[in-house]
Order: sequence, then C-alpha cells, then structure tokens
Amino acid sequence: MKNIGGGAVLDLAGIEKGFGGGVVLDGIDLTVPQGQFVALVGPSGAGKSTLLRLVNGMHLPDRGTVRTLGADPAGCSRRELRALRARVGFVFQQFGLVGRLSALENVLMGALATLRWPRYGVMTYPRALRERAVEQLDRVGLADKRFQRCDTLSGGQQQRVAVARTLLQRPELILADEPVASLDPAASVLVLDTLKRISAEDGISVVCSLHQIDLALSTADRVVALRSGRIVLDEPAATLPEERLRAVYEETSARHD
Ligand SMILES: Nc1ncnc2c1ncn2[C@@H]1O[C@H](COP(=O)(O)OP(=O)(O)OP(=O)(O)O)[C@@H](O)[C@H]1O
Repeated sequence: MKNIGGGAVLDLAGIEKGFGGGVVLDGIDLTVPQGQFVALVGPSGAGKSTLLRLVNGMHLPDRGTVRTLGADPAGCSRRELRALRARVGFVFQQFGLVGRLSALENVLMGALATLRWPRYGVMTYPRALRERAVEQLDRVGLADKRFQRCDTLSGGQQQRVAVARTLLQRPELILADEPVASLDPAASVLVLDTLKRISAEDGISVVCSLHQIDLALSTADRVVALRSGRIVLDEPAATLPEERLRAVYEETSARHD
C-alpha cells in the first residue's frame, strides 16, 4: 500500500459517526499533511477519541470517507487493515506496557506483528532488532533504563517507553490519545517534547488529543478544536490566542450550567 494522498497522510471528508442513535461526530473535514504535529483539543465527550479510532479503522464512519496513508480503512480486508495499522503508531493514556517486563522487552514487543512466532525474553529477538530497540530507547532518553522493569519506572518514563515501542514499528503517522493525561506537568512536557522532536526529525505526522491548552499551544504546529462532534477552530498554534482556545471549553460549560 503506497501513500497516494499527495502529501496528505490523513484526509477525513464529511465524517459522521454515532453510537446507538447519538451523534458523536457531525461532519468532520480534516486534512493533515506529512510531518505536521496536530493537537486535537475539546471538552470531554467532544469526539476526540472517536476521531482517532476512525483513522486506524478501530471504528468505521456512518457517512463520509477516511483516507489514512492513502488507504480507506472501510475498504480494507483484514490483512490490509493489519498492514495499515502497522504503519500507524498509537500511543494511549494508559501506556499499555507489561509491567513485569523490562523497558527493552516492551519496546521489542512493538515488532511482534512482524515476526513469525512469539518471543520470550530479549535474547530470543533478532540481534538487529535488539539494536534498533535500544536506539529507540536512546531517542526517548531511556537507554540506561533498558533492563529495568517497567513497573518500577515513573509514569513519564513509561510513556516514553511506549513511544519507543511505537517507533520500532517505523510509523508514518502517530496517533496519541491523551498521552499525558495521567502525568505531572514536568513529565507531560518531556513526553510531548519527545514526540515533537521525533515528529520533526523523522517527518512523522502526529495527531495528539490533549486537554491542556498551554501544552497544545506550546507543542503543536496546528490546533484543531472539537465541540459536540464538530470542528469549531482549526489554526496554527503560533498565532492562536490562548483566550480563543479557552473559550471552546468555557462555551461548553456555560451551555451545561
Ligand atoms: N464504543 C462506543 N459505544 C457507545 N458510545 C461511545 C463509544 N465510544 C464513544 N462513545 C460516546 O461518544 C462520545 C464521544 O466520546 P469520545 O471518547 O470520542 O470523546 P472525547 O472527546 O475523547 O472525550 P474525553 O476527552 O473524555 O476522552 C461520548 O459520549 C461517548 O460516550
């Protein structure tokens, strides 16, 4: 599968999605070019996670089309969908690591889909892969922690291990669903700075849902705000006044008062 999107890694057009009669996404048009870091913001329930899940085919739209790296998840066979997902990294709020395994082994698990049989223990992985896994840990600043069990690492370190695991996949697009929601401010900045640096170095687009307005403005190239399933703001972060972004949240809470 080649990227036939002409520079756009992601193209959503006229997307509508609901669950059990309730509308969650209501006419989403969004194009993301290669290498762009997009912060997806908006109040709880606005549809951010649903949008991210549509991108890699975890959900399918009721109406409209999704093109992810040139492929339409709705038209993919199971094999094609697996191949597409291998090109799209996903970073979750809860890290998704195996706590009793080392950082290195968790990173290596990012390559399991490409191996013919399951592996148990770092030394059962091919040497070249092990070296590449250490390189990814180095990129997130954790090479010295590679033999440490993940459940003994801090939350921020665990999330950076999860980023390294995603990088082992050599993703062309990274989706991050509230990756810093459970981290303290300093760890949040470090995780987002790491993602931003890697996005810039490798030309990987990142779409990252966030609740922290300051972090969205300081990290992203572009901020897209959702409210009630619609895009209500889509602007370069560099020129977006903080009050305009804050208003997206305030208008929602005012409507609920
Ligand atoms: N699988 C599902 N089945 C039914 N309803 C769902 C499902 N997934 C999401 N929803 C509903 O869709 C709406 C939007 O949820 P979503 O998780 O996309 O919002 P969000 O903007 O990511 O919120 P948050 O910031 O709290 O994570 C919510 O009302 C949620 O209950």
